[in-house]
Amino acid sequence: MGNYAVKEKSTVTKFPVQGIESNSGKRPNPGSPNPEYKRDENKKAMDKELIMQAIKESFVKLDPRKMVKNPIMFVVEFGFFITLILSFAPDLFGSSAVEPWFNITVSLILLFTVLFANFAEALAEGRGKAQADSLKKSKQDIMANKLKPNGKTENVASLTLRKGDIVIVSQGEMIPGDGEVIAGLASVDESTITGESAPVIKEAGGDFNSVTGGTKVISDQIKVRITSDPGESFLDRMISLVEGAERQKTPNEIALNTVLTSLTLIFMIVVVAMPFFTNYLGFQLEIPVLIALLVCLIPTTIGGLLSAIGIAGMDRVTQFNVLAMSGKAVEAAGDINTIILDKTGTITFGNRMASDFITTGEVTKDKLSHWTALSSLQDETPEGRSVIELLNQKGFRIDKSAVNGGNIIEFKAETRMSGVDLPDGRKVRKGAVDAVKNWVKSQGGRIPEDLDQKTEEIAREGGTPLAVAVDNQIYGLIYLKDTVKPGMRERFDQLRKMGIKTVMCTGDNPLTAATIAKEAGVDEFIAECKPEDKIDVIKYEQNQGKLVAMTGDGTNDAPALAQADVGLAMNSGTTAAKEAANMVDLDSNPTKIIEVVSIGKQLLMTRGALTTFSIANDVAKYFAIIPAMFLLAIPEMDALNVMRLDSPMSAILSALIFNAVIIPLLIPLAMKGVSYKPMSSNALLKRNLTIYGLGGVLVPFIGIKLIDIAISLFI
Ligand SMILES: Nc1ncnc2c1ncn2[C@@H]1O[C@H](COP(=O)(O)OP(=O)(O)OP(=O)(O)O)[C@@H](O)[C@H]1O
Ligand SMILES: [K+]
Ligand SMILES: [Mg+2]
Repeated sequence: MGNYAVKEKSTVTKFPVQGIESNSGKRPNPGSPNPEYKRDENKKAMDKELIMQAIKESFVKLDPRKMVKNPIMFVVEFGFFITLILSFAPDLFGSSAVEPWFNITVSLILLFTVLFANFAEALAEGRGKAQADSLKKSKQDIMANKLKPNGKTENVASLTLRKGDIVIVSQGEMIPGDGEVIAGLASVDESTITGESAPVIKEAGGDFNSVTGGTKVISDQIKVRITSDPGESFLDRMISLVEGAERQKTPNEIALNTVLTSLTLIFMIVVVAMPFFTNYLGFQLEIPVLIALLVCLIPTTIGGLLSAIGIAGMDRVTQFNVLAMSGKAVEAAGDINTIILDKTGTITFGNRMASDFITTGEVTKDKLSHWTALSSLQDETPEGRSVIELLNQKGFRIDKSAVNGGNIIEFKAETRMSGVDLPDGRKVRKGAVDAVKNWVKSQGGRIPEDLDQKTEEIAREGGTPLAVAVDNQIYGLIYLKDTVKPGMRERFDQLRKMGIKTVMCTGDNPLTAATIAKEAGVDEFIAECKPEDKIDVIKYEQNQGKLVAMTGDGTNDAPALAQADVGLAMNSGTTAAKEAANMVDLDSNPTKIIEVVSIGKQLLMTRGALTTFSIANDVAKYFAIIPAMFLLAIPEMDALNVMRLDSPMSAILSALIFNAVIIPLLIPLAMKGVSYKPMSSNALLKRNLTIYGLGGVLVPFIGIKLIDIAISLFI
């Protein structure tokens, strides 16, 4: 396994891309305009319902037992209670000079501050709940035909099925649980899960045998071995994921929360200590004013929006038809340094088709065709089938009986060969050229002199050469053609701008790999890579302190998917792969990892940007509130009123009102995420500090001044 850097300039023959359908997700990209008017209508109705529900929830969440989970907002709620009491008993904590209307106003603003924060969280949770409800509907009362030991079937409720049970599912029936097809083949409608109405083929053996409970068989019949116990199915997991029932704060979120809570504690100590100093200096501070000061100082903006940002980030991934098993996985995606991609099917279309047969040495075309046919008659891979198709096209008469009684050698990524052992003892193989060469050499065979040159010609064009051999003789080559998906170069350019390295791992030979790597523009590639080599690549990168993402679908990808910091499994893949990964792409589009990374980055950036904004906001609030506080006690110190606010009372209320309304104003940003352009993290940091740091300082000056002008009209 070598590590080849891709050279910049290349002399690659590019294949024209002819009308091949991309297998990218059929859903619109997040944020892209929705062309369907009717769906927009529905969406509006749903949004209205979501908002009503969220308003209701905001009040439910006022329960102090729930509020404690958010210490910052809990402090605000506590402030609300105190000022509320003071509204009716102004002298409860000693004589007070402020009027009751001021206390009532402060307590109302504080109440709204908490409600706004609750609303943000409830709104973010709402979308997932709506989706969970529709998923739950597809779960109800499925009946299953369970196979009994005596060979008969009995009709049981799907809820009674356990791991290892075997069920028969026929045309028109729902698959009662997650499982693996152990016999038969069927087309399955998975739209309940994937939203994609085109049926998919599920068959026993191989990488397409996993089925999901709640999906529907639309033709034929399959025998399924159940792989999950009640309550632990994919659909169950999906429901609790989108519902947020299992939502746990991520390490990043916990860390930020700790910082914000500590900050709150420090401000509390400062504010509580203040009266002692001022008493000593001979003047008195009012309790509601101190509470107002405290609430303005503590980071309520980010405290109110933090969980909404996290939930919305997860939700964006879900809207994109990717199931993330945890918020941690989404965040990790945002910090990824290296992405491991495979070539076939990810960077190229993957419909590698035989396009030519090339003889080597003295072999005749017919001889090569004969052995090629034998090597592929029982090879059910797309490559194998395309070989037979090409032979048919070329008019070669295939004698199917020649392999009767033979022993099929299935293609394996480990051996990189497939073929048949004939009853007469002869062994027929086709496969990666180096693998076949080694195999032939190990039997004392000779390598034709023109083999390497002919192999190179194919590889230089980006094709995959397969050698065909019988026992100790090589007969020639099969030329498999594949095409790089359009737009790959732009995608890799974007990733490079984000500072992310792409590594293509392929089982193909170094020359083909180099050609495709250059054409697609990946940073590095590893050729002749066996599945277990991928783990080594991941570990190597991780040992250098990098976070690594990879995609995969096969059982042999499972260990690497588990090792990667972000493992994205294809829904079409095996159960093992899906269980090992921390994300599943329901559209089974491996290039989606790139979008997942963008969403993760956006989540981290949004959190950072709003934290910066929230803390920068404080500057303006100091200038409004602190002078006002002293002015209340010592009216002669008018020079303190730098913002030229109308009155001390109005200054305090303006700062508090700004502090409250900024939360709902920022909800759209928290939900949608800050706009994200691919660039280096340094450039990003600078950009965000300018926008959200500087903006965070300036905006409240303007906002508070405007609110003050409005208030001065009333008092
Ligand atoms: N049906 C087949 N019979 C024999 N050899 C095959 C067959 N399919 C592929 N090969 C050979 O085995 C190699 C490895 O195949 P494998 O599918 O593991 O990786 P790959 O598709 O080339 O790379 P990637 O990891 O990018 O998908 C191929 O490059 C090819 O040379
Ligand atoms: K605040
Ligand atoms: Mg492959």
